[in-house]
Amino acid sequence: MAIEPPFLEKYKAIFQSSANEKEKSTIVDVSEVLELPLIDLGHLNLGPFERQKCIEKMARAATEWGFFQIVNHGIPEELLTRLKQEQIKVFQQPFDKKSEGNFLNLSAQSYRWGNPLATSLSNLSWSEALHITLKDISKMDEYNKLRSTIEEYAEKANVLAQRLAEHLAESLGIKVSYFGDNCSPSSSSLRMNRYPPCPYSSTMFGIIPHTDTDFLTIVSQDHVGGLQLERNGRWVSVKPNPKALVVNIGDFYQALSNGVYKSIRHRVIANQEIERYSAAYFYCPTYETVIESCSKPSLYRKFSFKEYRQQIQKDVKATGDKVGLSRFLL
Ligand SMILES: O=C(O)CCC(=O)C(=O)O
Ligand SMILES: [Fe+2]
Repeated sequence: MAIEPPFLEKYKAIFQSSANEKEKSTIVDVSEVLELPLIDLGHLNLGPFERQKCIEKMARAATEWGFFQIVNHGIPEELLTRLKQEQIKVFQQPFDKKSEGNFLNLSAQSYRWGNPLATSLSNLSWSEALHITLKDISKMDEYNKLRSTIEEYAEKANVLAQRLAEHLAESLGIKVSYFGDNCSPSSSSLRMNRYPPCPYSSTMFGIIPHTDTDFLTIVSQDHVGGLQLERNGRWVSVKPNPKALVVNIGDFYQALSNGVYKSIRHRVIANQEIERYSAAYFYCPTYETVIESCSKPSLYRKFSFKEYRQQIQKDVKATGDKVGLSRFLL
């Protein structure tokens, strides 16, 4: 049975429309490949001077890039390999099973593919994903190896995300307990992405340009590459480093830091021949948490995660895309 989602059938009208021939070339190939600033978290344990230097480097990357990569992060390589293996196994299941509604006993929206609201190539994502809100994990079959691997990973990713968020907060005067008070392992989510080869075009989005709705995201990716980010008004490709984890600032940290840390638009370009896997851990607060700038005058009015999510849902319905933080500008 076929594992691939029926992209070409479902989005036939979009692919056939001749106007899109022009549009096809608007998703330009980006030739500039950059390495993200590399932060060795091992330096946090080399004494106060090295620790300070490491934290400053992280804060600078969050300010100037909104992105960095980390090594010596405390998540065992063996666990990352196991997560990838389980991820491959789950996506290799027949499409009919994955799209059945209660796949793995998770909610109907957990398995996603393409973009149900796509109207043109520019808002169509050539990928499938399993987006798991971690409070739902207990619904999965207890003896499922995917579940136990995700549980193990989520626990470690939560510790790492909190550590990173707290280090980044040091220079901003945010209370040390802020993240521990407002985020818990079950308020975050894990999105496992699979980007199937895209025979249609060499310049198709795997994920359309977006910012992340969270404080920060930890991404583990393989060697294939395709992640791009906006830097100084241009799109640049990120050189993949399977030995490191990618960290990016999300909308909530941009709001909390009053615009000091940047939630940068990023996207993934599909590959014509090779499939790609990534897993994104979104470090989020509980829905009731109110996010307010840490300094004055505030760029953004305060909002709760719940309110932010509702606004996104409204905007996605109306425009096919989230508007995001600019909705909350003062
Ligand atoms: O696949 C990647 O490298 C990035 C994924 C991503 O941006 C997301 O899931 O929000
Ligand atoms: Fe993202």
